[in-house]
Amino acid sequence: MIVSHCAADVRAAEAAVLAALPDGALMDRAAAALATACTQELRRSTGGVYGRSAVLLTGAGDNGGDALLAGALLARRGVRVLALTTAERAHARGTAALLAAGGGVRPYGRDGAEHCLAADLLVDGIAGLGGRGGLRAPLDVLPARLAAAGRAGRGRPVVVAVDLPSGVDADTGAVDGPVLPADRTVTFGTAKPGLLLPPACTRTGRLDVVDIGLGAHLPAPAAVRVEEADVALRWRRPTAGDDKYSRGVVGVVAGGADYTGAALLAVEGAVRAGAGMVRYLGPQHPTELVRQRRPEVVPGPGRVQAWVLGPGVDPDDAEQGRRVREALESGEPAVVDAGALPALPRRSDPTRVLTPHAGELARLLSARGREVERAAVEADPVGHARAAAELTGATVLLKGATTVVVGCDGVVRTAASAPAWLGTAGAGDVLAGILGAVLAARAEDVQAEPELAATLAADAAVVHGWAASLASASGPVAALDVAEAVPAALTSLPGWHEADAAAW
Ligand SMILES: NC(=O)C1=CN([C@@H]2O[C@H](COP(=O)(O)OP(=O)(O)OC[C@H]3O[C@@H](n4cnc5c(N)ncnc54)[C@H](OP(=O)(O)O)[C@@H]3O)[C@@H](O)[C@H]2O)[C@@H](O)CC1
Ligand SMILES: Nc1ncnc2c1ncn2[C@@H]1O[C@H](COP(=O)(O)OP(=O)(O)O)[C@@H](O)[C@H]1O
Ligand SMILES: [K+]
Repeated sequence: MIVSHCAADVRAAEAAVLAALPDGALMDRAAAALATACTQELRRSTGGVYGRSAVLLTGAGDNGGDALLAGALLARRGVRVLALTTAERAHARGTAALLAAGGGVRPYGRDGAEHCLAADLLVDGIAGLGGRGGLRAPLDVLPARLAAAGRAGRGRPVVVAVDLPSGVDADTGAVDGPVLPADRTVTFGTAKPGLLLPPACTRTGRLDVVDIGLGAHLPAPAAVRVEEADVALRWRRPTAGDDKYSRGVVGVVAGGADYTGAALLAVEGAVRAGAGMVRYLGPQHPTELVRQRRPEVVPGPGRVQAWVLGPGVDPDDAEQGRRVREALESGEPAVVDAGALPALPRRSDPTRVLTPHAGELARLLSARGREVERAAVEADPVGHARAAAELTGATVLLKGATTVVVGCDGVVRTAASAPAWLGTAGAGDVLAGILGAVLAARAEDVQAEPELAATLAADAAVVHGWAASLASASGPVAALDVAEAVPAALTSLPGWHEADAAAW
């Protein structure tokens, strides 16, 4: 798991640590780690360090200071280092250190972009925690120049961002103007939400979180990226005392006369994620198709521990609509997807996990008086997911390249490792099924602790993405293949077998 904290929390922790340290000690720690990452990137992209060239873009603040101090360390390793200052002032101690190590310092002038493009390494120390808005002129054109020049090491320098890619909002991940995208970001003390949240998270590249001793002074995280190893520890495994009922029965109301495929995909997701039993509720045609593919599925109503409602359900289908409403009234935890979203009552609770994509979230918010377009949701996914969670009271899992989950504990959780191949028809139906199985397996815990639903939703999204990676093997993948890959995905989660042993 990668945890992140807002700028104000980082600054408060920094103040507490600084009080016990000599002047400059924290920046020296930061700069040393930054220099190490820079030498690794130089080696990776050019095959060596000595004699290579680096340009540092340095603003007036401590972000520029980190870059200058790291530049001094690089210069001492034989790198030709030139700092181009982007503000009237430059960090005094960092400037002195770089000059003493044989580097150069001058203002970013008309030939600034050419210097950047000609270097082997570009270090972005323009702005970090103190950044506001996108890059300003004349730096605003630099991202496009770099993008046009090619790939790192082949036409353009490798870009290492100091703390954050400049132009990214540290707290929200909003991108209000040009951003310098990084191949690698070296961030200090803890990650910042802007490094984990969409849309900014796609500009971060590889992320290093450097421990500079802030840990004991940091509060609960603002946003976390859930990783495969976290899920391996939490996934509920059956024990000798379990039976099919105690492992969780999932009730699926999906598909209809037209969208029969969604019924199959949601059911397959739930079965493959280890549900004790799956009940399918729907018209005769999809019921028959489900039984042909999965003979273990029980058709018709009965007791369930959690619901999967809505994949492929036409909101005008009165029969399926009735089943959705009855399930929503039953009080069991539920995944509320696609065609079930319009049936959601005005107020729910966090045991209901809504799983919209951006278009569905825009419709849900608009139907509740917050008129918004899909594009606006895509520009600020977390803000809109939060608004939906506040308006409905439910947990919201917003699907996308980075899936975000907002529950009732205020922490934003992300699942970010799915391959882009997963953006394929029916993939969301499979996710709904997986999440249904997870909620059913922990239904009592979710009822007792509704905030757990957000954790479980993020876990399901991580497994969904991991299964897609396995099934896709870097190539095209179909939704049903993703569902079929779930058992192999679970057993190949890093730490799955160790966690198994620990259960003894
Ligand atoms: N906290 C910690 O634990 C540690 C913190 N450390 C480091 O300190 C950094 C924070 O330093 P900081 O507070 O001095 O602010 P910083 O990010 O350098 O920015 C200020 C400058 O940026 C400018 N600027 C703003 N927006 C801009 C834009 N869009 N485009 C262009 N310029 C823009 C702004 O100009 P202004 O808005 O004032 O005109 C001002 O000149 C932090 O990120 C980390 O690297 C580590 O050393 C060790 C531990
Ligand atoms: N670019 C992408 N990278 C990774 N995952 C993606 C990408 N685009 C979409 N996805 C994932 O694919 C799934 C698509 O779901 P959804 O939009 O509901 O499709 P459907 O309704 O056809 O099932 C979601 O889990 C989403 O997170
Ligand atoms: K930066």
